[in-house]
Amino acid sequence: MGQDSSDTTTLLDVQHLCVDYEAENGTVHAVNDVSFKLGRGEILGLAGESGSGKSTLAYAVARLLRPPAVITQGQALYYGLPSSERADSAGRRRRPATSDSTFGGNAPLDVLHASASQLQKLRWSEIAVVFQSAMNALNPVMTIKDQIIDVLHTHRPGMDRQALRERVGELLQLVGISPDRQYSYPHELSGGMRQRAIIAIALALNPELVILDEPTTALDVVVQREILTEILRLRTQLNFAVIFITHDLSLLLEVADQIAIMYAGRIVETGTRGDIYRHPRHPYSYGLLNAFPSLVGPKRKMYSIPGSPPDLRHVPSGCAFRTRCPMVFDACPKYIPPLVSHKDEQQPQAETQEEERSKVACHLYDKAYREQAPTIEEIEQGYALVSEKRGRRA
Ligand SMILES: Nc1ncnc2c1ncn2[C@@H]1O[C@H](COP(=O)(O)OP(=O)(O)OP(=O)(O)O)[C@@H](O)[C@H]1O
Repeated sequence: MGQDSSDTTTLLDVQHLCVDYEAENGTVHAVNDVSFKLGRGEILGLAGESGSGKSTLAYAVARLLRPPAVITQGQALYYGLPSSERADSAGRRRRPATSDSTFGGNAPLDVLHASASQLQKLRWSEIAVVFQSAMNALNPVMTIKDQIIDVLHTHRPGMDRQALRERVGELLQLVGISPDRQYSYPHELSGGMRQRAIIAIALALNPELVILDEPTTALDVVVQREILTEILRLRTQLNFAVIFITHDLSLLLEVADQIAIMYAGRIVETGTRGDIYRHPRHPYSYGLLNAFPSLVGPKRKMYSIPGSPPDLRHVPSGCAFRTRCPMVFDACPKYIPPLVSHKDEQQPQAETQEEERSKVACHLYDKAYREQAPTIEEIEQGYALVSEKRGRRA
């Protein structure tokens, strides 16, 4: 995130994306005016409670949404590289050759308005998605090898048997599955191995962007860590970008370069992981950060966020978080706070790029309402007070 769209390092530039679900009992505004940039090879973590619109946002970008979902606004500019310049599975840049007409060059592709044939070229080859509980979605009657070959065969029909066999071997080695396991059926593999197999399939065509939707949630903590380490290693080796979706912000503090926090379909804060763990600005980010025990970052008292997320058919006016916010004040219902750079009072000389990466959507940071931005201690006190009141009522 955070690069100029003319910058060659930008891979994806999403602007003003809105997605609704036209449900029978009303329109669900699942994604509202979301904008962000993702750099080549960067890991963007999307965090937020269940129902905040994370998956809808990511699937919109991959154009995988089905009715009743409707993309009502926005663009998602994809700046792919010509295939000749992409890294191969050993992480080497290929020699420049003839340029690809769909991706690369100067003109980006607006994924939200791409044709069926452009989308076919885009999926798997450019953008691969590992769905929530994907490891249970492996075909139970096909071996791992055949499932990888299936993807390769569909998208690279020209590959001969020898090339297919070599690529399967390469991919399995890449994700740490021993060659003899390629003949296994999914039920013969552990959860961690199945997840590795899914990652091998996602990487089969050397994509530039991998979307991982809660990739480790179903795994135990030790395996979760192994898979995360693996993803980081692969990213370093192959330089693909990642959109990593999770409700567990503390996980993102370990893997993401950039973090975007979603609430009720909007991004309410973005920042580098260092920025978010050292100083979450939005009271919601603070609550989310302290709702999970974390191995990294400063030790803070844990408070749960009071209440539950709103029904996205009837979101509160103004700031949607105000009904749960311990810092709520009279400006909050007036209008939706825009997502804007906040000036770091401790680092007035902060670089422009850093400033652009760190944004918050909260009236507390609007000089029209408050001279001074709230300190982290004030936000903590706010939560302590709410928690004390709840304790007294119980
Ligand atoms: N097919 C659908 N029809 C109607 N509403 C839907 C549909 N799919 C999702 N929604 C609603 O859209 C909103 C956003 O859902 P989404 O799955 O994107 O959130 P999320 O943050 O990814 O949640 P989770 O972590 O639980 O997957 C939720 O209110 C959800 O109920």
